[in-house]
Amino acid sequence: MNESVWINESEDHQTMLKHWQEVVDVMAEVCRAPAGFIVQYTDKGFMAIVASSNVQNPYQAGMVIEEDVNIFCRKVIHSNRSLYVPDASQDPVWADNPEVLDGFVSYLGYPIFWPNGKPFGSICVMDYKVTHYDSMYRRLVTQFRNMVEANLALVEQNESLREIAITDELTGLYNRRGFNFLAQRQLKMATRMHQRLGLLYLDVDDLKTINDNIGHDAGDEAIIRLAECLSHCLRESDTSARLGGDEFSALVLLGEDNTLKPLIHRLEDYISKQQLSFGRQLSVSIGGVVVDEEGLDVKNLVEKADQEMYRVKRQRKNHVTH
Ligand SMILES: Nc1nc2c(ncn2[C@@H]2O[C@H](COP(=O)(O)OP(=O)(O)OP(=O)(O)O)[C@@H](O)[C@H]2O)c(=O)[nH]1
Repeated sequence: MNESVWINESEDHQTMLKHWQEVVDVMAEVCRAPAGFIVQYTDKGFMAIVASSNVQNPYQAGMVIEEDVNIFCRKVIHSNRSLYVPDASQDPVWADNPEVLDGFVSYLGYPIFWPNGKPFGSICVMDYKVTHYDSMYRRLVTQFRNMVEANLALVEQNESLREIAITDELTGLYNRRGFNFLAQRQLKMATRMHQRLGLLYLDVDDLKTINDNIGHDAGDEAIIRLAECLSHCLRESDTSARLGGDEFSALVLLGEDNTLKPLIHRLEDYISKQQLSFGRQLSVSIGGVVVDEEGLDVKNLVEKADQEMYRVKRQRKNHVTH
């Protein structure tokens, strides 16, 4: 979970935000408060992620307040502690608080934390009149806070499960499932932006021999090293993956000349310098196809690049044996 991103920016969280809206509306109603909020804090400041929908609430969801503005929630988030101000007019500390200048007098708020303990933001109610909340109100807001934190834990869990589902454990690159999904998305975007792409297919040479003669760990080392070569030679915006076994693919943005040749040469050159710990040199066959207007299906492109790789491999093996 990227803690510097506003949580309402992701489509994935819309159901949870609807639930939070209910929570904030009920909380404001039970506390008979004209305004209730869930606020998120990032390096961009404070955002009212959810604002209670009562008509007396002057602040709307989505509003961002800068870091140095003396709002009540700032105090809660920076001190990591709850705050109850029954009557702000009695404390000069709040004299420049824009909420007080807008007529608010009372505030009750609790900090909300991410599962890793870092501050997420706060949950609060505000009133135009002096309040006398007893312990029941505080318990109620605390329970709502706990519920929001439980939701955040689920969000994190879902995101890490999704990450695991699309990642190859051995190399840390995308797996086939991740590649099919992300490369298809990249293809669509490139068409819209009139960018030219190419797809590479790479296969380690003689991995079976390495496994059989030196051992499975040696084979793993060759696979990991090829993944490192891809990460080194490709741009961050390119999508590379281990499709399975010793087979890799990458969808890459083409240079001005619209060919894959310079990249394939760069990769071959870099790979040929990779000495493996068991005294062998890494050897990889690479095939590539340039994406044309019709070739917008990832599986189809992978198949074509695989055939091209196979042709290259045969040529290399013939070259070695003759
Ligand atoms: N060490 C290791 N081996 C794997 C892994 N996944 C698949 N393999 C092995 O990699 C080998 C791939 O063999 P092939 O692609 O058929 O052939 P090759 O020996 O690489 O020969 P060429 O591709 O013709 O150069 C098989 O023996 C698989 O069992 C893995 O994660 N680790």
